[in-house]
Amino acid sequence: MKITEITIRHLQMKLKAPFTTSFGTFTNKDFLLLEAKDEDGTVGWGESVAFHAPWYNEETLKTNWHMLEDFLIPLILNKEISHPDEVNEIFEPIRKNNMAKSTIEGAVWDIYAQQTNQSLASALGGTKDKIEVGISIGIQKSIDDLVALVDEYVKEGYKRIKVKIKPGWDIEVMRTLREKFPDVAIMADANSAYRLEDAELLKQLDEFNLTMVEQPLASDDIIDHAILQKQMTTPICLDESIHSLEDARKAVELGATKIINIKIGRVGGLTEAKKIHDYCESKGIPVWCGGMLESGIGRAHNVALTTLSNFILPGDTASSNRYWEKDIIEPEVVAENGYIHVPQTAGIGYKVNVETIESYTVDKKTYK
Ligand SMILES: O=C(O)CCC(=O)C1=CC=C[C@@H](O)[C@@H]1C(=O)O
Ligand SMILES: [Mg+2]
Repeated sequence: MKITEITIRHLQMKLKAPFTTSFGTFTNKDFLLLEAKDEDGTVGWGESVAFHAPWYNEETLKTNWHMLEDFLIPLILNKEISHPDEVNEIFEPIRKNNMAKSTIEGAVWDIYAQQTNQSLASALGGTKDKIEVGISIGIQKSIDDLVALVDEYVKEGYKRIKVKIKPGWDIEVMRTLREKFPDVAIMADANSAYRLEDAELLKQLDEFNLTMVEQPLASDDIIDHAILQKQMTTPICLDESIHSLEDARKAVELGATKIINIKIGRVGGLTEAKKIHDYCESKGIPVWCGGMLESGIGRAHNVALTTLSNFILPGDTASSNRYWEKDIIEPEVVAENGYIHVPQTAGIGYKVNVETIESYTVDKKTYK
C-alpha cells in the first residue's frame, strides 16, 4: 500500500441532546475526519476523537491538525506500507499525540481491510458477528430526568447503563438508580472528579452493586487508583490513565484496575488497542470499548474492535440516532435490543456518505 493523497476535514455536527460530564457540556461536536487515498485509488477513513478543548486529555482538534499537517502526514505520504501495524513504527519519532496518530492509522487499517477483501473486524482478528452494547448518559438537570432516560434506554434493551458522577451528583443518584432498577447493569464514570481523600465517599458506591467505577481519580494516575482499589469492592475501570500497552501492564501489575476501557484514539490506534486487548486477555482482565461521541466513521472502527474475544463487557457504542439527526455513514449504526450486527463487507463495512460529510464540513485541506 502507498498513500498518495490525504484530505483532512473539520466537521461540525450538532448533538441531538447536550452531553454533560464532570468536565463540561457538549452541544456540538467539532472533529476531524481523515480521508486517505492509496495509489490504486482505494479510499480509507479515520476519525479524530480529540475535542475542541483539552478537557478529556491534552489533545484538541487544532493540535491534531497541526500534528497531522506538520509531522504525521509527511511521514506517511508515499511510504510503502505492507501492514497497518507498521504505522506505529513509522510514527515512533513522534512523542504522544495518540489521537492524531490514530486518525491516520484508522484510515490505513480501512484501506488494508479493503485491499485484502475482508471486514475490518476480520482483519483485526475479530470473531463475533454481533456485539453487546450499552449506553453512556451525561449528567442531567435532575435525578427524575436521569431516571426517565435510564428507563427509556433499559426498555430499548441496552445491556449496560453508564452514568456520570461528580461531587454532589453521586451517592444519592446511584442509590436512586439502584432502587429503581435493581437488576440492570449500572456503572459510574467520574472522569477524574475525585481525589484519594474522597475514598470514604467513594466506598459508599459499594452498596449499589455497580459493574465498575470508571476513572475516579486523576487522569494521569495509576498508584492512587491501586490504593483506592484495595479499599473498594467495586471494580475500578481505567480510561484516561491508559495510553499504551505499557500503562496497561503497570496498572494491572499494581492492582490499580480490574477492567480497562479501551478507546482507539486514546491509545494511538487499532494496533495498540489490540495489543492491550491481548495482554488483558492473558491476565484475565475484561475490556470494553469506550466512546468519544463519535460520528459513524469512529463508531464503525469501535464496532470492528469490539468483535475481539476479550471485549466481554458492553461498550459505549450506542446507535447513531442517539447522537445525530443524520450520521455520515449508510446504513447508520443501529443497536437492536442492545446488539449491533457486525458488517461483513470489506473495510469498515458502512458506505461513507461524502455528500453528508461535505454538508457538515467547515474547513478542509488536501495533502499530496
Ligand atoms: O460516546 C459515548 O457515548 C461515550 C461518551 C462518554 O461517556 C465519554 C466521552 C468522552 C469523555 C467522557 O465524557 C466520557 C468517557 O470518559 O468515557
Ligand atoms: Mg470514561
